[in-house]
Amino acid sequence: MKIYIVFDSEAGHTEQLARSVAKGAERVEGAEVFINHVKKANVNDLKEMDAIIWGCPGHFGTISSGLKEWIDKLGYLWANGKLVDKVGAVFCTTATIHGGSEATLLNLITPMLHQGMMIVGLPANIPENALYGSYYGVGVTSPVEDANDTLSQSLFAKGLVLGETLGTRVANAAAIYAAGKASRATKE
Ligand SMILES: Cc1cc2nc3c(=O)[nH]c(=O)nc-3n(C[C@H](O)[C@H](O)[C@H](O)COP(=O)(O)O)c2cc1C
Repeated sequence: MKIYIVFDSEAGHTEQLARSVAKGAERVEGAEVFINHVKKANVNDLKEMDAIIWGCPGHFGTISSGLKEWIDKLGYLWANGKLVDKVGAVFCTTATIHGGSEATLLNLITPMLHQGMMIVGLPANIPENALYGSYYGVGVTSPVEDANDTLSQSLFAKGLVLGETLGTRVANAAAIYAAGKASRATKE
Protein backbone atom coordinates (compact mmCIF):
# COMPACT_ATOMS: atom_id res chain seq x y z
CA MET A 1 0.00 0.00 0.00
CA LYS A 2 1.09 3.59 -0.71
CA ILE A 3 1.69 6.26 1.89
CA TYR A 4 2.40 9.92 1.12
CA ILE A 5 4.05 12.19 3.67
CA VAL A 6 3.93 15.91 2.90
CA PHE A 7 5.64 18.44 5.13
CA ASP A 8 6.39 22.14 5.32
CA SER A 9 9.63 23.11 7.06
CA GLU A 10 11.81 26.21 7.07
CA ALA A 11 14.55 25.35 9.55
CA GLY A 12 14.45 21.54 9.32
CA HIS A 13 12.76 20.50 12.58
CA THR A 14 9.52 19.43 10.95
CA GLU A 15 11.44 17.75 8.15
CA GLN A 16 13.26 15.65 10.77
CA LEU A 17 9.93 14.67 12.30
CA ALA A 18 8.51 13.87 8.84
CA ARG A 19 11.48 11.59 8.15
CA SER A 20 10.87 9.74 11.43
CA VAL A 21 7.24 9.19 10.39
CA ALA A 22 8.49 7.81 7.05
CA LYS A 23 10.94 5.52 8.86
CA GLY A 24 8.13 4.09 10.99
CA ALA A 25 5.84 3.57 7.98
CA GLU A 26 8.60 1.79 6.05
CA ARG A 27 8.78 -0.86 8.79
CA VAL A 28 5.40 -2.24 7.74
CA GLU A 29 5.57 -4.98 5.15
CA GLY A 30 4.25 -3.91 1.75
CA ALA A 31 4.46 -0.18 2.51
CA GLU A 32 5.65 2.08 -0.30
CA VAL A 33 6.46 5.42 1.29
CA PHE A 34 6.74 8.73 -0.58
CA ILE A 35 7.94 11.87 1.21
CA ASN A 36 8.08 15.41 -0.14
CA HIS A 37 8.52 18.98 0.99
CA VAL A 38 5.26 20.75 0.22
CA LYS A 39 7.05 22.86 -2.42
CA LYS A 40 7.72 19.68 -4.42
CA ALA A 41 4.52 17.77 -3.65
CA ASN A 42 1.85 17.35 -6.32
CA VAL A 43 -1.75 17.14 -5.07
CA ASN A 44 -2.70 14.84 -7.95
CA ASP A 45 -0.39 12.14 -6.57
CA LEU A 46 -2.72 11.84 -3.56
CA LYS A 47 -5.36 10.02 -5.62
CA GLU A 48 -3.15 6.94 -5.82
CA MET A 49 -2.39 6.81 -2.08
CA ASP A 50 -3.90 4.61 0.62
CA ALA A 51 -2.74 6.92 3.42
CA ILE A 52 -1.75 10.58 3.62
CA ILE A 53 0.17 12.13 6.52
CA TRP A 54 0.85 15.85 6.51
CA GLY A 55 2.58 18.18 8.93
CA CYS A 56 4.11 21.62 9.40
CA PRO A 57 5.62 24.01 11.92
CA GLY A 58 2.89 25.53 14.06
CA HIS A 59 2.46 29.18 13.09
CA PHE A 60 0.47 31.04 15.76
CA GLY A 61 -1.43 27.87 16.64
CA THR A 62 -2.36 26.86 13.15
CA ILE A 63 -1.16 25.50 9.79
CA SER A 64 1.85 27.24 8.22
CA SER A 65 0.92 29.25 5.12
CA GLY A 66 3.11 27.03 2.92
CA LEU A 67 1.13 23.90 3.74
CA LYS A 68 -2.23 25.69 3.87
CA GLU A 69 -1.74 27.07 0.37
CA TRP A 70 -1.10 23.51 -0.83
CA ILE A 71 -4.13 22.10 1.03
CA ASP A 72 -6.25 24.78 -0.65
CA LYS A 73 -5.39 23.18 -3.99
CA LEU A 74 -7.39 20.08 -2.99
CA GLY A 75 -10.72 21.47 -4.24
CA TYR A 76 -10.89 19.33 -7.38
CA LEU A 77 -10.07 16.14 -5.43
CA TRP A 78 -12.67 17.10 -2.79
CA ALA A 79 -15.36 17.77 -5.43
CA ASN A 80 -14.76 14.35 -6.95
CA GLY A 81 -14.46 12.48 -3.66
CA LYS A 82 -10.97 11.29 -4.55
CA LEU A 83 -9.66 11.28 -0.97
CA VAL A 84 -12.72 9.70 0.66
CA ASP A 85 -11.77 6.81 3.00
CA LYS A 86 -8.03 7.39 2.77
CA VAL A 87 -6.29 6.98 6.10
CA GLY A 88 -4.91 10.27 7.45
CA ALA A 89 -2.69 11.51 10.27
CA VAL A 90 -0.86 14.72 11.18
CA PHE A 91 2.25 16.05 12.90
CA CYS A 92 3.80 19.41 13.78
CA THR A 93 6.65 21.09 15.61
CA THR A 94 6.52 24.24 17.72
CA ALA A 95 9.16 26.25 19.58
CA THR A 96 7.45 26.10 22.99
CA ILE A 97 5.49 23.44 24.86
CA HIS A 98 2.39 25.58 25.16
CA GLY A 99 2.97 27.23 21.80
CA GLY A 100 -0.15 25.77 20.23
CA SER A 101 0.91 22.30 19.08
CA GLU A 102 -2.43 20.62 19.79
CA ALA A 103 -4.31 23.51 18.22
CA THR A 104 -2.10 23.09 15.16
CA LEU A 105 -2.75 19.33 15.08
CA LEU A 106 -6.51 19.86 15.26
CA ASN A 107 -6.30 22.47 12.52
CA LEU A 108 -4.31 20.01 10.40
CA ILE A 109 -6.96 17.31 10.92
CA THR A 110 -9.94 19.50 9.93
CA PRO A 111 -9.30 19.57 6.16
CA MET A 112 -8.77 15.79 6.22
CA LEU A 113 -12.26 15.37 7.70
CA HIS A 114 -13.66 17.61 4.96
CA GLN A 115 -12.10 15.26 2.43
CA GLY A 116 -13.83 12.26 4.07
CA MET A 117 -10.58 10.78 5.32
CA MET A 118 -10.29 8.43 8.30
CA ILE A 119 -8.08 9.95 10.98
CA VAL A 120 -5.55 7.97 13.00
CA GLY A 121 -4.15 9.44 16.22
CA LEU A 122 -1.96 7.96 18.92
CA PRO A 123 -3.55 6.10 21.85
CA ALA A 124 -2.57 6.00 25.52
CA ASN A 125 -1.36 2.40 25.41
CA ILE A 126 1.83 3.73 23.83
CA PRO A 127 3.66 4.55 27.09
CA GLU A 128 5.66 7.52 25.71
CA ASN A 129 2.44 8.98 24.39
CA ALA A 130 0.64 8.77 27.71
CA LEU A 131 3.63 10.48 29.35
CA TYR A 132 4.33 13.38 27.01
CA GLY A 133 2.52 12.96 23.70
CA SER A 134 -0.79 13.92 22.18
CA TYR A 135 -3.83 11.92 21.11
CA TYR A 136 -4.28 14.07 18.01
CA GLY A 137 -1.07 13.15 16.19
CA VAL A 138 2.57 13.97 16.95
CA GLY A 139 3.39 17.47 18.16
CA VAL A 140 7.03 17.98 19.04
CA THR A 141 8.55 20.97 20.81
CA SER A 142 11.88 22.01 19.39
CA PRO A 143 13.09 25.01 21.42
CA VAL A 144 15.23 27.28 19.29
CA GLU A 145 17.01 29.26 22.05
CA ASP A 146 18.33 26.29 24.02
CA ALA A 147 18.98 23.88 21.17
CA ASN A 148 22.13 22.66 22.94
CA ASP A 149 20.29 21.94 26.18
CA THR A 150 20.20 18.20 26.95
CA LEU A 151 16.60 18.22 28.13
CA SER A 152 15.28 19.79 24.94
CA GLN A 153 17.41 17.45 22.85
CA SER A 154 16.04 14.43 24.70
CA LEU A 155 12.46 15.72 24.33
CA PHE A 156 13.04 16.15 20.61
CA ALA A 157 14.50 12.61 20.39
CA LYS A 158 11.43 11.23 22.20
CA GLY A 159 9.24 13.12 19.75
CA LEU A 160 11.00 11.42 16.86
CA VAL A 161 10.21 8.04 18.46
CA LEU A 162 6.55 9.07 18.51
CA GLY A 163 6.87 10.10 14.85
CA GLU A 164 8.06 6.58 14.00
CA THR A 165 5.21 5.10 16.04
CA LEU A 166 2.66 7.21 14.15
CA GLY A 167 4.14 6.15 10.78
CA THR A 168 3.93 2.47 11.71
CA ARG A 169 0.40 2.84 13.06
CA VAL A 170 -0.87 4.59 9.92
CA ALA A 171 0.78 2.03 7.60
CA ASN A 172 -0.74 -0.83 9.59
CA ALA A 173 -4.17 0.80 9.54
CA ALA A 174 -3.94 1.35 5.77
CA ALA A 175 -2.85 -2.27 5.21
CA ILE A 176 -5.70 -3.67 7.32
CA TYR A 177 -8.27 -1.42 5.62
CA ALA A 178 -7.02 -2.32 2.11
CA ALA A 179 -7.10 -6.04 2.93
CA GLY A 180 -10.63 -5.76 4.36
CA LYS A 181 -11.86 -3.92 1.26
CA ALA A 182 -10.27 -6.51 -1.05
CA SER A 183 -11.81 -9.40 0.88
CA ARG A 184 -15.29 -7.81 0.84
CA ALA A 185 -14.98 -7.12 -2.90
CA THR A 186 -14.29 -10.82 -3.65
CA LYS A 187 -17.29 -11.89 -1.52
CA GLU A 188 -19.72 -9.50 -3.26
C1 LIG B 1 5.43 32.90 11.53
C2 LIG B 1 5.83 31.96 12.63
C3 LIG B 1 4.95 31.75 13.68
C4 LIG B 1 5.28 30.88 14.71
N1 LIG B 1 4.39 30.69 15.71
C5 LIG B 1 4.69 29.87 16.73
C6 LIG B 1 3.78 29.68 17.80
O1 LIG B 1 2.68 30.22 17.83
N2 LIG B 1 4.15 28.87 18.82
C7 LIG B 1 5.37 28.24 18.85
O2 LIG B 1 5.67 27.52 19.80
N3 LIG B 1 6.25 28.39 17.83
C8 LIG B 1 5.94 29.19 16.79
N4 LIG B 1 6.83 29.35 15.75
C9 LIG B 1 8.07 28.59 15.76
C10 LIG B 1 8.02 27.33 14.92
O3 LIG B 1 6.78 26.67 15.01
C11 LIG B 1 9.09 26.33 15.36
O4 LIG B 1 10.35 26.96 15.46
C12 LIG B 1 9.15 25.13 14.42
O5 LIG B 1 9.77 24.05 15.09
C13 LIG B 1 9.93 25.44 13.14
O6 LIG B 1 9.88 24.32 12.32
P1 LIG B 1 10.87 24.12 11.10
O7 LIG B 1 12.28 24.01 11.68
O8 LIG B 1 10.46 22.85 10.46
O9 LIG B 1 10.73 25.30 10.19
C14 LIG B 1 6.53 30.21 14.70
C15 LIG B 1 7.41 30.43 13.64
C16 LIG B 1 7.07 31.29 12.62
C17 LIG B 1 8.03 31.50 11.49
